[in-house]
Amino acid sequence: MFQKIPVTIITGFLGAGKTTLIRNLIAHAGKRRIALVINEFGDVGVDGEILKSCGVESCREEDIVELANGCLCCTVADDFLPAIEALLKRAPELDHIIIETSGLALPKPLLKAFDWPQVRARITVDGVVAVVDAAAVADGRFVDDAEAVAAERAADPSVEHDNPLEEVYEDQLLCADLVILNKTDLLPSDEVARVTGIIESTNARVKIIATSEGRVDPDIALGLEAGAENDLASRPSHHDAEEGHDHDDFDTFIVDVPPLTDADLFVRRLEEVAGRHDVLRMKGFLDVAGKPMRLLVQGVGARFRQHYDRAWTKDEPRKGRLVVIGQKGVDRAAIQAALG
Ligand SMILES: Nc1nc2c(ncn2[C@@H]2O[C@H](COP(=O)(O)OP(=O)(O)OP(=O)(O)O)[C@@H](O)[C@H]2O)c(=O)[nH]1
Repeated sequence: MFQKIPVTIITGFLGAGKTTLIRNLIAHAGKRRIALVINEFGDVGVDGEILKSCGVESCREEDIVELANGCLCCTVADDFLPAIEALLKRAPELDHIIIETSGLALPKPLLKAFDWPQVRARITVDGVVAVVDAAAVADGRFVDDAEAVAAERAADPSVEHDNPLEEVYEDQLLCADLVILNKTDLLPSDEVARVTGIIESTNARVKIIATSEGRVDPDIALGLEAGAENDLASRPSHHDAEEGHDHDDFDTFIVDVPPLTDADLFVRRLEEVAGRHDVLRMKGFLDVAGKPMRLLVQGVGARFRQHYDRAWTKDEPRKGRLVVIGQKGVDRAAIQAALG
């Protein structure tokens, strides 16, 4: 019988660990041939680079599609459907497709695309997997300020939240079949239990797996058999009444960073700047003077990690560039002045 190709949609807020999870899944995928569709903000393309460098047999470089422009959920018809159709034509023998959405994307508009006749004949959504940063939830990153909501609601009764992060995060959770509660290494175990309870209070039907570094068995994460495209009604969204959504709540920009003489000192400055300006996400590649390799730097809030990922190639300029994402109004000029 003709088998539909299963698709897994990986959602989750900025920096929750989506790329880390996917790296793990493809590394342990065995004989499955997997294609990846990756969508991220900014044109620095960090996720694509990380995933292409895996070099595992189950995921070939030609089966990785990068959709760099903005937000997948807003460009479903223009970018996403043609990309999926091209992928199916090029590699009809695929066993699985994994889609990594950007951290600000709402999964439901994307899920809806799988209900379109030309797509649903060929593929089925095995499941929507939401990756959650356990430490960010424990810190109250996605919680409304009750007083602020009450004040706003007095002026406008339709107001639901005062925290734009919460809307995105909740939409992602409410659409999920499985939550990967990641970064549990950063919390004591009683905190992990508390965070699990917080997630259940948003979505009581979802299965939750607590882990760190995205370590999850691919047989579980890629074998949910949810047929999610047939089950849109049980996945409520704050944006159900709208056609897509805007990103007015967030600002994204790129900082060009001159060559560095002391990389550790610069990362300490990044931590300080991210904390002071409440930056949500920073990532990119840096040029460290005298080093043949480029430095891959990743920040989630004020927590940073960095490593030299590969040598600069002859045909690429040694240019330090960082994508910065913050809430609307983040002080771009001050951040640029501090880092540029
Ligand atoms: N401490 C800790 N850090 C983690 C864990 N998982 C991922 N990270 C780090 O968190 C940062 C972000 O991880 P990514 O996998 O790039 O997150 P993402 O969700 O793909 O990020 P965006 O695509 O930018 O939204 C990286 O520096 C990871 O190494 C974890 O379990 N514990």
